[in-house]
Amino acid sequence: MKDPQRVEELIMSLQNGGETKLQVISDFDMTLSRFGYNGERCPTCYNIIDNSKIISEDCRKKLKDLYNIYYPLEIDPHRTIEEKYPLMVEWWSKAHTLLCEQRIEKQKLAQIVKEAQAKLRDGFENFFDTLHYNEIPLFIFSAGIGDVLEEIIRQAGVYHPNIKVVSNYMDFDDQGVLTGFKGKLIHTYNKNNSVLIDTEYFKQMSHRTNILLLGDTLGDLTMADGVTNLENILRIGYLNDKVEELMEQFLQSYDIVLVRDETLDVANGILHFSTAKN
Ligand SMILES: Nc1ccn([C@@H]2O[C@H](COP(=O)(O)O)[C@@H](O)[C@H]2O)c(=O)n1
Ligand SMILES: [Mg+2]
Repeated sequence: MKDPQRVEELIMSLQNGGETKLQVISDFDMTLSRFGYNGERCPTCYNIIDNSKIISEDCRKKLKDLYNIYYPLEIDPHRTIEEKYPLMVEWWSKAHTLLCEQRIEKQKLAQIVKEAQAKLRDGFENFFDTLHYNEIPLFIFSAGIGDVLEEIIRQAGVYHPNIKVVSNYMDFDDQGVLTGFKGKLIHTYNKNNSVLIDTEYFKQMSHRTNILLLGDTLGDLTMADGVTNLENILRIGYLNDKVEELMEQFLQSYDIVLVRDETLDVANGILHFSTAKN
């Protein structure tokens, strides 16, 4: 923490407001899901498809090549967000074009998620169940694939009705074959109001003026830009990769920075404290 006293004040404000004033806004890949497990990298929503047998070997290779080119650019500490923005549009657009050539069937998604090594962070049951029990809305704002992330959460048994997802959703034809992606493309650096323009979500949440925000990139910091009547926001950043290089930027922008922490323990602690009845 850059400013522990400020963090303490924010936590006290969240507790004073209680569960009725609180909402949680979270990224998905590498924030709710794990970055690593047993020394191996865990897959993102895209990687689950990239690594699967529902696409050809040639396509798998092309998607992996794209990942190896663009992921280092996504997290490059020496480039500005303005520089990264067009590169991310390029990455997502190229990947979508490749995926749409593969005649991916909707009904196969559940099986490939089941076979993948995607894992939610330790303590996820506690996190999702606490939010559900206290009727605190969880807004998952992801530049991943909505259909895949929903399936991961569903298979983990925690896809409760208090969850709203905004992400890149696949579009299928009458035969259930992938033809494109719905709506405005969401990438790491446009997770803000520009892609939420058609949703009424934050208007409906206008009485929930206290925010707990969870993210793993500097792009996740704008996820709460559309919140109306914001009073207090506590930002927790998961610093998973390029730790030394990104530490200073993370400390300047997130209130709490968790380094290579594969758990939701800190968020859970704050949630329990904020919802404890006085
Ligand atoms: N073709 C792609 C494009 C992006 N990614 C990764 O997905 C992450 C986005 O999901 P969030 O839930 O974190 O918003 C992003 O950080 C990219 O690294 C990918 O794996 N393949
Ligand atoms: Mg992420």
